[in-house]
Amino acid sequence: MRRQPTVDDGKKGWLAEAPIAGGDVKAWAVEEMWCSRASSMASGSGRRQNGSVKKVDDGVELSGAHTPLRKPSFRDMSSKPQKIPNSRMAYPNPLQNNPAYSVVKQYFVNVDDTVAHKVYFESDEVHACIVTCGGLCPGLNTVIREIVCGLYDMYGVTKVLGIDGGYRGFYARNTITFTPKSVNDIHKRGGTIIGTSRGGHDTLKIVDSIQDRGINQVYIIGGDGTQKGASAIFEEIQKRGLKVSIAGIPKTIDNDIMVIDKSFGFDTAVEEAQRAINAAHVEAESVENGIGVVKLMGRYSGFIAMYATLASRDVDCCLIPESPFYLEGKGGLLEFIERRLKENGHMVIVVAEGAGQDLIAKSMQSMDHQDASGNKLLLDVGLWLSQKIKDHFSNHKMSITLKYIDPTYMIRAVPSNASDNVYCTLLAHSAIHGAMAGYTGFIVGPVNGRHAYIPFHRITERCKKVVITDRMWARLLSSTNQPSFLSHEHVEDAKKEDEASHHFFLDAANKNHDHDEHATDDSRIGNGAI
Ligand SMILES: Nc1ncnc2c1ncn2[C@@H]1O[C@H](COP(=O)(O)OP(=O)(O)O)[C@@H](O)[C@H]1O
Ligand SMILES: O=P(O)(O)OC[C@H]1O[C@](O)(COP(=O)(O)O)[C@@H](O)[C@@H]1O
Ligand SMILES: [Mg+2]
Repeated sequence: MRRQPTVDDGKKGWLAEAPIAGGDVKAWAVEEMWCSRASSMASGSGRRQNGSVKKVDDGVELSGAHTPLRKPSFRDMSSKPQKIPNSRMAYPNPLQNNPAYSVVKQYFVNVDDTVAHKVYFESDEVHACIVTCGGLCPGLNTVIREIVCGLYDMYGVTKVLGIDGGYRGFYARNTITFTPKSVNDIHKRGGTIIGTSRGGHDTLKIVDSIQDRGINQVYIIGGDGTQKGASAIFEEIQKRGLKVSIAGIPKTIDNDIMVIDKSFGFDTAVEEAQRAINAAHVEAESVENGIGVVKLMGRYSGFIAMYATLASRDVDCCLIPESPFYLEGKGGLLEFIERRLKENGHMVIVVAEGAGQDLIAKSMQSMDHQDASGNKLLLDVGLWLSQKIKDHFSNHKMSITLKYIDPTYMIRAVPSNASDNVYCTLLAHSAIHGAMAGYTGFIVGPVNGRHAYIPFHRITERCKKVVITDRMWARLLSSTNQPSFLSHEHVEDAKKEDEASHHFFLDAANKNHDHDEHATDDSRIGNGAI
């Protein structure tokens, strides 16, 4: 049996990058070609900016010349894609006849690296379903649309179902039949046309439903919780020996999913947040001692608040969950507000919803409550902070006008912007090509700019956080001139946390590498069944 080319043949990495054309790992470069083609189409330019597609990539060049490499490179992550057991790529790949995948000379892609000749599923036998779980996020409908249209248009698949209302929809709700026509306009709407939910994950019932309905491709769109659920479904599918591909598309408005560069909807959220910050600024600067407080989403990770602050330049102080702060005394927030009002006559504070939860819990002696998925329910930091500021200035007989704006659900409910739409399309296509090729148990996403297939456990083990000892947060501090609030111990802890996160990947990579050393050729990728 011919050994299937492994990622080690071209570059070390996980899964070779998403084989856009479906199938052979040699097709990894084509995803890059398609990325650049899609984005150049979106920008109106006819060709790639960076010249040729490189065969070996450690991801370094994409992290910027002076930025230390924080993210694990492909070299750090030697893990293997899974394939449906005993899979044989037996069927001709319909993409071979698709003009979008013909080789265009200007992209410098070798013909051998383009469309795989065979795929795992025959178009007629595919019965796909799509489910969305967890909180809303701009772009959900775009991903749904592109999965449906991609399956129809690229692979000639005509059986695609929507599962109504999240995981519990598999066993407790109806399904919706999708066609390209029925999803044609949905990307212009916020939310998800198939609904979503928290809780209700019952692995056995879900897999029973998949089996009973004869579904063989499951596209699961959701955040960290959803992907843990997807992983459990995948395990059960393996246990039952079903020939079903489970593909995850990571969703999180908070951008807190590990490993991938950025989650869809995040750009849109940062953009939409500008409207609220602008309003807070207008209100604040129109009155004497005006203070605008804007709450943004970010349960454990303050990415939206950080990027929205950096983008706006009207923000005087940004508070995020990763960076503890305090109110009273020297170097505290209240002292800073007083100083800023004296200097400028107004100020704007952006606060991520997960910031200061320990302070609020202490002052309110609140109980821990959880949502249906087991996520901690947060106390309203915006309301709490606004009241604390009002009380402070009233005690100090200083008159202020404070306006509190909570745009969180308005931001989450908008349709995705143009760049997120293109990104959602790439994610959807990547998922489709992976599933058609017989990969399973993976999520899709760009890692250092290259679209990759990532095993579930890689992204569910940790949550991505703002690194407060890193440059981006330093840039924010220098743009707002806010106090850092941090003690020496805080900084040391943050450094340790960052190191731990970095080592997490290296350790995992070493373990996988040892394992690979002993692996047989057949077990390397997809059981070597080509
Ligand atoms: N550890 C887990 N194992 C299995 N299913 C889970 C797990 N955590 C969450 N889920 C399920 O995933 C879905 C969404 O999870 P949730 O945490 O609400 O949102 P998100 O996926 O956006 O993080 C819910 O249906 C929930 O029951
Ligand atoms: O009110 P809900 O639906 O629980 O949503 C609130 C949560 O949803 C989020 O927007 C996203 O969380 P998930 O990614 O876990 O869905 C959080 O920022 C926020 O805390
Ligand atoms: Mg979550």
